[in-house]
Formats: sequence, structure tokens, C-alpha cells
Amino acid sequence: MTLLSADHVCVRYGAHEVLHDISLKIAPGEIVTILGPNGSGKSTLLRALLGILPVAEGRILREAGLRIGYVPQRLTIDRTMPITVRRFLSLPVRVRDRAAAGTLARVGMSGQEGAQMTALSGGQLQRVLLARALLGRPQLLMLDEPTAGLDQPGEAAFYRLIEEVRAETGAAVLMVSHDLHVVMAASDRVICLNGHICCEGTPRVVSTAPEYRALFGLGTQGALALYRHEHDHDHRDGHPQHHHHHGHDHDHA
Ligand SMILES: Nc1ncnc2c1ncn2[C@@H]1O[C@H](COP(=O)(O)OP(=O)(O)OP(=O)(O)O)[C@@H](O)[C@H]1O
Repeated sequence: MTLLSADHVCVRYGAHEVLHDISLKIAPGEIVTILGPNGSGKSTLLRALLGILPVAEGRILREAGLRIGYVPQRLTIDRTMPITVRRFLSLPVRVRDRAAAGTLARVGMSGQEGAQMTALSGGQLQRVLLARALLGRPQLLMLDEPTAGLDQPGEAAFYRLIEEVRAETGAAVLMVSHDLHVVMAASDRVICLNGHICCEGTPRVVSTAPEYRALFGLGTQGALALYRHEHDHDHRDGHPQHHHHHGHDHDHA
């Protein structure tokens, strides 16, 4: 079963092709992260998947009646127009007090109905944005760099919250990030984007993929070498002097 899919999608701004031949699928309940450097088209891809940006080629398919909860990258609040958390939760769709209170409790913002949106910290604002998205009982949550501007503990706490929400509601999560640590901790699957899909798979597989490492300037040493070393070691029964001799395994077989 697939909630949302892209089939050979290209997106252009004028003559500039920002996304090339993108195919992907999101299944119910999975947490998928799109990872890529600045300008790689992550936000563009989310907006195309949401249907708020036209595609030049290919197509986007959404399950009939799919409920999507969208948490934008940032929210520009007009400081001359004060608005409380409670009123914000009823934009654009009015919600009941009980639903508002319950959802605020869920995101760790219990009793904050009366707070001014402009007075919230970055972490609190993200929680309120998430609460508003959850009020629509989404089957798919889409989050665009939801922890941009948060410190490390704030970021970790927010991703734990996302995992709890997934566990409780069964919602699939598609998010954008350029933070490897977050992705390693909280994703079932990672899609590495740079105008096209460079590689995809579990966080462990992607983090050792040469395409991923080249894209993030990690070189070919470091974790990849370490991973290979450990992998070799497991098969060589404590004969480290033979590490680079590829015939060794066969000698034993
Ligand atoms: N409205 C637009 N008109 C023209 N070009 C645009 C527009 N929006 C984005 N672009 C270009 O498309 C490319 C991808 O932008 P996008 O914002 O999707 O990347 P991103 O991966 O989300 O970047 P970041 O990590 O910086 O948020 C960039 O080269 C950007 O300049």
C-alpha cells in the first residue's frame, strides 16, 4: 500500500530544472527523511508532493482522500497582529477547546493556550506547528526542516516526539533535514537528494554510500573505512595482517 508516490517527476523554475526524474513512494507508518545539501531541491520536492507546486514532467499520486499534516520550515508571524496559541490552532479550521487542549498536551505544551505566538521559543513554536498539523488527524505528516534553529537537546526531544506521534497515530512521516545525526536516530529510510535521487536506503546503508559521502564532502575515509574494516575483521578470525589480501577468505573456504 502506498500513501503518496512520485513517478519520474521533474520540476523547473523557468528554464532551471531543479528536480530531475524523481521517483519515490511513501508507505503507511514509515518515517522517511529527505537529506541533501542547501539548494538540492528538498523544499521544492515537498511542495511538489503537497501539490502546491506544479510538476513539469511525471506525476504525483496521492491516495484518495489522503489527510496530510504540513509543518512548514518557518512561519512568519506579523508582530503587529498579536495572536494566541489557541487562536492559531483554529486557523484555518476551527477546533474545539478539548481537541486543542489534548493536542497541546500531546506535544508537551499543556496549558499554553493563552501564550502569544510571538513569545514562544523556537522549540515551542515547532511544537505548536506540529500540534496544528496533528489536529487534522493526518495519515501523513510532512515536515520541512522542523528543527532548524533548535539546539541539540531541543532537536533530539522534537524527534522523539515525532516517533511517539508515529507510534500512537500510525501516521507516516516525511521530513526534510540536512542533519545526519537526526536521520540516523529517527528514520526508517533516507532519500539522499541533489536535484536527483543520489541514493536511498536505511540510514546505515546511506551513511556508508559513496554518493552520500561525496555529496556531504566526507571523503572516502572516515566512517566508510571504519565500517569496511570492521566488516572485514568479522570474517578474518583475528588475522589482521591479511586485511587487504582479498584472496584470504577464499583460501579458508
Ligand atoms: N520560487 C523559485 N524560483 C526560482 N528558483 C527557485 C525558487 N525556489 C527555489 N528555487 C531554486 O531551486 C533550487 C532548490 O531550492 P530548494 O529551496 O528546493 O532547496 P533546498 O534543498 O530546500 O535548500 P535549503 O536546504 O537551503 O532549504 C535552488 O537553486 C533555488 O535557488
